[in-house]
Amino acid sequence: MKADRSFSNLLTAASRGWCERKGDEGVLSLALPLDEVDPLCHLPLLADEHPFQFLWDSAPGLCFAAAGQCQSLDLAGPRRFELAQRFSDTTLARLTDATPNTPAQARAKILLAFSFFDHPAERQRSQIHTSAVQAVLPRWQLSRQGRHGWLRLNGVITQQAEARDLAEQLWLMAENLLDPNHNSKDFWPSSVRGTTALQPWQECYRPALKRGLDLVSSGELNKLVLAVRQSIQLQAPLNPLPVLAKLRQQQSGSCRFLWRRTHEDAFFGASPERLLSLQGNQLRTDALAGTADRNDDGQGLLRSEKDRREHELVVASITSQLCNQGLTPRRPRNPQLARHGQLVHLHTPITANAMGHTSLNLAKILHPTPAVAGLPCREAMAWLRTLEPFERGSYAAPIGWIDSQGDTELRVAIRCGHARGSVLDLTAGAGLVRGSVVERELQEVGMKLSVLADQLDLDAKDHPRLTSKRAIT
Ligand SMILES: C=C(O[C@@H]1C=C(C(=O)O)C=C[C@H]1O)C(=O)O
Repeated sequence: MKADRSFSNLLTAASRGWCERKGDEGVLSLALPLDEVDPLCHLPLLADEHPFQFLWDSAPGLCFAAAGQCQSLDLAGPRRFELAQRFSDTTLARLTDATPNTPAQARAKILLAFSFFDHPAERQRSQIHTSAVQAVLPRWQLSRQGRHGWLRLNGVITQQAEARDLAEQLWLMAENLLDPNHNSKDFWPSSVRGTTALQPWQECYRPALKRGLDLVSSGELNKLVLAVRQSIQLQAPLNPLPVLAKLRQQQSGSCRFLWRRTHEDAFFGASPERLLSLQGNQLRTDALAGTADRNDDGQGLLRSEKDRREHELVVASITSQLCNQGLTPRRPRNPQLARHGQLVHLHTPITANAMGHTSLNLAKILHPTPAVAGLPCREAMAWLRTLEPFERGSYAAPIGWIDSQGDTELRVAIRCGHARGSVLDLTAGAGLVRGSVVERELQEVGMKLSVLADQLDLDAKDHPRLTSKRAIT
């Protein structure tokens, strides 16, 4: 091991942490530099008793993997943002970081996954695990940014010997990760075989789209983002990591994410959309709405009156929500183009001074944006319950983390899939405004479903994109 990693320094830090611990059952947190890692490839080696796994891959920015649970929260209800913020604050306040001078990438983090609605629909309650928020302080954290990497271990300690034990576990894990014989990628299957789509998604989507269009044409709603689900039967339970590795190449500007609750239950995707970033008091959020495929060089999209109007609805709604909280948001006058694989979107970055608001208070204000729900929000949400015959679950909900300084990253979980055993549910939606055309929305949603479906070895007839050949403009 390199000189800057020293076991005796680690032991000294652990015993100092023991002396400085907060409370009888405090959490001790220890970190080691580990430049040689790629958290995406090494995640399988971070094995812990608890099956939980998390990945946040915005490489070439931060790539971060986590495994196991040291502390966690799982609840439903309308106060979920507030309670998750409280959990995060108290958990991080009880944590003694015995190696505190690490860079931001290596800070202890609370990981967060919300569901779209604050309660699952009545019809779904008994069928699948649905919580309105899950928050986790993981046991293991492995991060990389630029050329530098860090490994961190969080553990509850009640006796001095446990502090030493934690230091030993961290050291052994670092050696394990550096062992050249442990290249976890060797064990990844080269392709992911899918079989039949359980039901052609277009059949139930078309009538819902027509109803949605009636609502926006009559002026009852200004915008409605209707989603569809395609369920795919796989030949074997899905390992999401090879899919995420492919997405790293094909969706390089997106943030790839994974929330694996158990071995059988993995939610993952490649999100192009930031719900919020908070660094110190600097807030940034994205308005992303208006879509074309890569046949459009973007100029058609920039000229499209319908897309510009749809986009402006989202920008205006986000900025007015922030103004209502006393913030002063700044935005460029015109949208930019954001390319994500086969798709191009209209994009407006919005910034503000957060004026001391907590990140989850801001998330509560911003979620759901009209880019994934509609306008007016309350009415649109009620129509989504009526017109979408499935539970959105975590689709289009906030996912991300808060670190020990309060810095936060939350993405909108779109371009995603939820694997439960060998069934993979893909979900995608399209925004309807006055002037939308059903066939184009079908095409757009097919493209969005394809972000993940393209990574699977699907039979051609089941491929979401091969349903309509026309380009979307
Ligand atoms: C709803 C989705 O995407 C959202 C809707 C968009 C649109 O309607 O143009 C564009 C980007 C996203 O904000 C999705 O991918 O499922």
